[in-house]
Amino acid sequence: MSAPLLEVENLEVEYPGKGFRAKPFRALKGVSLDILPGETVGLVGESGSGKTTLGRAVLGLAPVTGGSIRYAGREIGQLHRRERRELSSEIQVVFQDPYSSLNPALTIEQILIEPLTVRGVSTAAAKQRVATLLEQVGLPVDARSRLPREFSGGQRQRVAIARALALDPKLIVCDEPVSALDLSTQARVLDLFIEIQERTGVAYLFISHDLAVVRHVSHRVAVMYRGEIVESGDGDQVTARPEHPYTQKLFMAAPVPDPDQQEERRVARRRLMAIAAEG
Ligand SMILES: Nc1ncnc2c1ncn2[C@@H]1O[C@H](COP(=O)(O)OP(=O)(O)OP(=O)(O)O)[C@@H](O)[C@H]1O
Repeated sequence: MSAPLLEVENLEVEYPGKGFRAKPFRALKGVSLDILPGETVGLVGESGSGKTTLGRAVLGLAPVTGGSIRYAGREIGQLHRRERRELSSEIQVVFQDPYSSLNPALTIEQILIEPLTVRGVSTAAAKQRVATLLEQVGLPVDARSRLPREFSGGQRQRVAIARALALDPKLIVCDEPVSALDLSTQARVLDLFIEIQERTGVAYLFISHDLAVVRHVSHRVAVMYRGEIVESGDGDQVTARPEHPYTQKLFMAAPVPDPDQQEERRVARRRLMAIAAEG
């Protein structure tokens, strides 16, 4: 079987102590998780359980003190500068808050062009790419000349998704990407994530405290509790037989998802595993 896109093994993250919390704080305690190409792994858990820390570690932004993170078979911590640069194109991020994650002084075009020109794409080619990106995320092409404040929360999140897609990433860390949106907008943006994945084959590490959201988009679900993954597997399997008391509590409180949708994601996951097995 070919290697997963991302392999996290026994990962430890420790934040240095400061202020009242003078002792170092172990935010991740031996976390292991892998993601296949084109797969969505949902990461769910209560506030403070370490979800964002894991996402940040994958992006190279957390103080890793042990374990390993391999991307396409290579240890992230051991990459040379040029390889790191390439990696920063392949792993992108969409944050929770579309209000603060977009520079209010830049037009949508400037926001989308920036990651491209920084990597040497000509301005003319980058402008062309902007039109494609806007279309991919369901925004009109004339959005390019407008400022973020002229858009709703859902539309801004579409801009943030377009920015993440600009460099054709293989993996996007989505950190609570719909929790700042109202319910109907959430559903449309979640469907956009799924549609983009079907079109581009991008994989997602999809972080949310909301189990219904995670189950809607994920092929597999991992449950975090106090810095550890306490359960993981097919969303339905984990739901049917939750073993950890925290998971039982979490699932009892969550709404039941659409069974057809769950079946679709299960079939898609089996397809991904078959492709990975063929190598
Ligand atoms: N920079 C930091 N310095 C010290 N402690 C931190 C830092 N960032 C996070 N923590 C602590 O690490 C733990 C995990 O935080 P993290 O943000 O990863 O959790 P989370 O599950 O994403 O929570 P939320 O859903 O509220 O964002 C928390 O106890 C948090 O206080």
